[in-house]
Amino acid sequence: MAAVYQALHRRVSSLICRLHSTYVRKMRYLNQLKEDDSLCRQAQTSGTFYLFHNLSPFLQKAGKKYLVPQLSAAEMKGILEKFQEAEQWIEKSVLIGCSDEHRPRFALDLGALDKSVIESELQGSFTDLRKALFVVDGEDSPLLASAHSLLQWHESHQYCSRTGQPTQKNPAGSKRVCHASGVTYYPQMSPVVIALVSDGSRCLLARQPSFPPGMFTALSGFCDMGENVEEAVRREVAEEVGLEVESLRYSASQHWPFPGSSLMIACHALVGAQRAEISVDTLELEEARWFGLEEIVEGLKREPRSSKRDDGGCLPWFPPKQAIAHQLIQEWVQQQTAQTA
Ligand SMILES: NC(=O)C1=CN([C@@H]2O[C@H](COP(=O)(O)OP(=O)(O)OC[C@H]3O[C@@H](n4cnc5c(N)ncnc54)[C@H](O)[C@@H]3O)[C@@H](O)[C@H]2O)C=CC1
Ligand SMILES: [Mg+2]
Repeated sequence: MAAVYQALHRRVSSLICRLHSTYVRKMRYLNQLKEDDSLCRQAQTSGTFYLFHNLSPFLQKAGKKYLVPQLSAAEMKGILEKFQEAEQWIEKSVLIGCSDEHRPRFALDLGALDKSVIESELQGSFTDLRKALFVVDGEDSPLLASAHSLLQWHESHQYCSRTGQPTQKNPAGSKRVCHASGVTYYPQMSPVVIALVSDGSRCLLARQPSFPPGMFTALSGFCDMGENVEEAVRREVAEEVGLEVESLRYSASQHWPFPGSSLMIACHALVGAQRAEISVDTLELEEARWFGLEEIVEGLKREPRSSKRDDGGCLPWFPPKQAIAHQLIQEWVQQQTAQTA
């Protein structure tokens, strides 16, 4: 028995080791591409490309599914030749990852070219990011989101804020340099806290006037300069609904491409059941209220389309699984269900 266990243990360890080494090798290769410009230029000739047009990703429809095609360098050349454009377009691409076999992946925005020519040539369409993220496969949406954010950052950092001179990107797109001042700019994200507030038996969800009708989500807010996550959660909850957080627990984080590029830091926050009276900041929120377990479970089953009531109003529904708010709500349901079981 011990021998069987040992053999099994050896197999599992060697499998884990192999998995680790693939991952570690991949991360080191990507870092090399960011640091070594000539290696990255070479990689552009063997890599694959995700296309964007004015920050809208290119998708192809296959039956009911939406695919995110990766074009080879040769296919890219073919497309660019249609416009009699030189291959210098490839230089505008940014590195967004690589396959396990070290085939680099780039994203490229062809915003200056006629979109309908590319769409008919490649039989697909450039689709608004908000729609694209929710129709593509699970593993493609984070890739599209980060590619979009990186391309957007480059677009808005064309000039040095000190000298006003143009900045140059490195081939990987991991930085931009102003040669006049020597300043290096790196892509930035804004930290945002998102907190699912609970009083032990209910959770608090809110809506902003700009949300689609019926949609409620957890409270969120940008971190102020110098604030840590705990301080930002306590402040946002106090500002938006007038409650004092007693304790909080980190759950997970997510990159979020709207409105710019945010790092969403998701937490569960507890307030005292005796001090749970909400006073809503109506400048930011249209409504905030407590939801019981049953109402949350029903809301999770609902889709925007099925939320319409006969009187023209809407029943509550919650963000889809791609949003970290969904994960927080699901975790809260699991915790409540375990408590009441
Ligand atoms: N992935 C998810 O599940 C969710 C994501 N979110 C995202 O969280 C973000 C922040 O949520 P809000 O409640 O709107 O934030 P908020 O409560 O901080 O209010 C937004 C206001 O903060 C100010 N602000 C401060 N720093 C800013 C910055 N770096 N960029 C833009 N505005 C800044 C602006 O005046 C803005 O109008 C939203 O952009 C939203 O897309 C929100 C809920 C769920
Ligand atoms: Mg907010």
